Amino acid sequence: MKITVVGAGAVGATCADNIARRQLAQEVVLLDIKEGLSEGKALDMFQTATLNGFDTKITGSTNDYEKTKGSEVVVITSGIPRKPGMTREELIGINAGIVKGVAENILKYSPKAIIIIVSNPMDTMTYLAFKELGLPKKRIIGMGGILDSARFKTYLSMAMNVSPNDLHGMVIGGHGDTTMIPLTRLATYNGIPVSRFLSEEKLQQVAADTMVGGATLTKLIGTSAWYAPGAAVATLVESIVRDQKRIFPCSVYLNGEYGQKDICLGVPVVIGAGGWEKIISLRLSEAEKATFAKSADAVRTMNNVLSTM
Ligand SMILES: NC(=O)C1=CN([C@@H]2O[C@H](COP(=O)(O)OP(=O)(O)OC[C@H]3O[C@@H](n4cnc5c(N)ncnc54)[C@H](O)[C@@H]3O)[C@@H](O)[C@H]2O)C=CC1
Ligand SMILES: O=C([O-])CC(=O)C(=O)O
Repeated sequence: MKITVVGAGAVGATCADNIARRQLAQEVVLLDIKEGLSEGKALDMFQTATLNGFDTKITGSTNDYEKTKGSEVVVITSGIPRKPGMTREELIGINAGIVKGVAENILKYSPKAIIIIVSNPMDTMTYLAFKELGLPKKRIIGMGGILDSARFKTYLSMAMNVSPNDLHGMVIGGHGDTTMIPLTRLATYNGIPVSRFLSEEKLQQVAADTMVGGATLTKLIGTSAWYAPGAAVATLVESIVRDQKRIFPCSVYLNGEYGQKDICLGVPVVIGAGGWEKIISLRLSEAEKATFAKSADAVRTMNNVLSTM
């Protein structure tokens, strides 16, 4: 198993590190456009092999796609991150060109790869990759909902003062400050609805904190987050590599599901060796359906920007 991570910045390097520690591949290739960056980070990371107990080889590459040849999974994190006060959507002007160019190069050397898109605005970048590459839809997966759900469970655990590992909950819809939908109604504490433990007001606060989770970190750090994003990508990669058939909300191409067509948006999917294998249809309330439709409208507006570029 060979896995390529494009972009050796904060998210890409953390993702490669998590993949190596979990021994998900024989080789991880880290590629970046910046001279020496990926070689340096790959070597530094490989020097943790005897310390962290893995033997995955980590190779760096300055824009040499030959080294990525035959990758089975490719993660695209290349592009600029937002700064405090910005939205993810404002990154489209620069990141669309980067994602398009990278995805085309990847396809030349790894035509059978499952491609995971991380670069923001993620839902629109996933749509762009799907349209440009012409690959089967199940091999293009946008990562956002896993991270947002992890944040949702963290905020829930802080509000309830319980272990996040006993909490279940999902965030669907777009990966944007105003487009994500934390499904508070369906969240549980080991199967018991969290509404038994938190007031509606507290639950709404948890949902609001989750939605601006990325913006909160960007304000604190000065650039966007990487620990949870890198771990979230590795968890998605693990379900593919180990064919675990786990359910995660991911941005995938919808063709009528959830009442939407010709859009990539976050819905629960089964993740296995084939990529996203099946969309799980949730029984949403009328209010949740309306919020999902609104989220889709906002993402579609961003997608339409692509044709003006
Ligand atoms: N979907 C999600 O849940 C998340 C998405 N993101 C997004 O991921 C992206 C990366 O974030 P960071 O790693 O923090 O940024 P970063 O600036 O630390 O790293 C980005 C890297 O991409 C490289 N790069 C730029 N153009 C390239 C090209 N054409 N080919 C190869 N490499 C290229 C840069 O040299 C840089 O090293 C951003 O767009 C950010 O918004 C970040 C966190 C979560
Ligand atoms: O907030 C950002 O811009 C980066 C990101 O997508 C996240 O951390 O959720």
